Amino acid sequence: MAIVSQHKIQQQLHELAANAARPFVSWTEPLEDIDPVSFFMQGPSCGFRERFFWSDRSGSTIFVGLGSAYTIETEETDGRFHYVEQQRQRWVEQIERHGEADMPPLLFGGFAFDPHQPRTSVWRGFPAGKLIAPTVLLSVKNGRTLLTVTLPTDGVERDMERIGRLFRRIEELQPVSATLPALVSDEEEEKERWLAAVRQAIASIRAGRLDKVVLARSRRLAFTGTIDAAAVLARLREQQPFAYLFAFEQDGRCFIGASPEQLVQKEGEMCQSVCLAGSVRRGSSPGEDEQLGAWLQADSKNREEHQFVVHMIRRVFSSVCETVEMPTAPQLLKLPHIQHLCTPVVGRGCQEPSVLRLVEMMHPTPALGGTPRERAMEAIRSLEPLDRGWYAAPIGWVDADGNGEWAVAIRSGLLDVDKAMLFAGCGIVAHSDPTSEYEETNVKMAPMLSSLGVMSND
Ligand SMILES: C=C(O[C@H]1C=CC=C(C(=O)O)[C@@H]1O)C(=O)O
Repeated sequence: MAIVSQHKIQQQLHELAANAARPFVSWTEPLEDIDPVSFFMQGPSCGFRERFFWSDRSGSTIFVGLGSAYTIETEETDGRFHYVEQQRQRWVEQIERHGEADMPPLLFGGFAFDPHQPRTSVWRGFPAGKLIAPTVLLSVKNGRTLLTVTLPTDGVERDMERIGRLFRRIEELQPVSATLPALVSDEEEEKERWLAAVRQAIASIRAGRLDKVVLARSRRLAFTGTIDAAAVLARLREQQPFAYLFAFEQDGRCFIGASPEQLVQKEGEMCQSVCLAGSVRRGSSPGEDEQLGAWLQADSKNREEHQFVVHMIRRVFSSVCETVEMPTAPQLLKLPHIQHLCTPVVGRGCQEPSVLRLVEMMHPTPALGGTPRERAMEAIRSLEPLDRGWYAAPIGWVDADGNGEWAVAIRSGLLDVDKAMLFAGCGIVAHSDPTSEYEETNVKMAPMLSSLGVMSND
């Protein structure tokens, strides 16, 4: 049996486009279960220059997009979220939905961490904000798989050839190859320089200029051949089961990661977030692991670091929700390489109509920037020898109703043909120890290193 009725979809789209009253049409059709990473893998060879992958923490909501039917892009600084939200509303008015129309049109994308920071060539193609409505979207939600094709009514024919190629491929999807090229060089940005930046940050905090700042560093790897983003994604999926998996690729450059950190989710009048800050490695035995966890929960430096995030998120939620629920003490979130202090937050009666507005209010939380926010951003600009680009920034999706889910793009890296640049940061407070913070960044890079087939050497 054909997995997807190629002929039917193509015929429907032709007919719909001919009679459409709006500039875009979409057709949604149920699909048999297929491997979403294998689907993602088909993008480049079928001629799609853009592709994305999203899986939530439970793995029950997955979106894979190939190509771009509509792109919202901005280099604005202060007005970028507002601009993107306005364009989202315009997009919704331009599209006619058909087939299983319960699938609202979806935009996926991300934002730069700090649009005021000058962009280097490393992040070419990743502007201050960019959201894509894909030409072909695979969505898995509540155990149901759907395929949506979206096309401009005046250009249906243009995309048909590659859509046809994709349909033929998904009839007999090949499993994702686990082969990765070998590492040829591993260059971390100067350790001494980073440690000096952390010392300076601690001095500023002790002098009372700010309370907390998150400082990040990078590591550049080179390989013997092209890194296959689908293979990396398949390994992340296997190795990081409770993380948000994300990938955003254009013209062969792919920002990819497995983040444990939700920024915000909105579904109707309910919104959720997670305060995540304060970390320690996993133990090498159950006994040591438990001891480390108990130490983390009691450690005043980590509790302080965590508390700044709790205050800020509670303040934002309280300003837009009728009720806010959160536990009084942080819980432990145990991930394969690291454990974190974690406080989940639920808001009800949310007055904001779009998740993008919540993203704007939340970013950057003190888990990624610091506190007070503006002073921390200034400290990052002056102390951190790095172009963060989309690292530590919001990544996620929004639908036609303004609902959506966004993660913070940490535990991530940028793949560029045979090179990878990995990122990790740490919250610095008055009693931080620079060497331990450095070691913590190594632990935070371990998931990406492992997914690239490079063992972490800490
Ligand atoms: C900035 C990162 O982690 C943040 C999230 C959780 C715990 C953190 C910490 O304990 O420092 C960081 O705030 C990163 O992984 O690059």
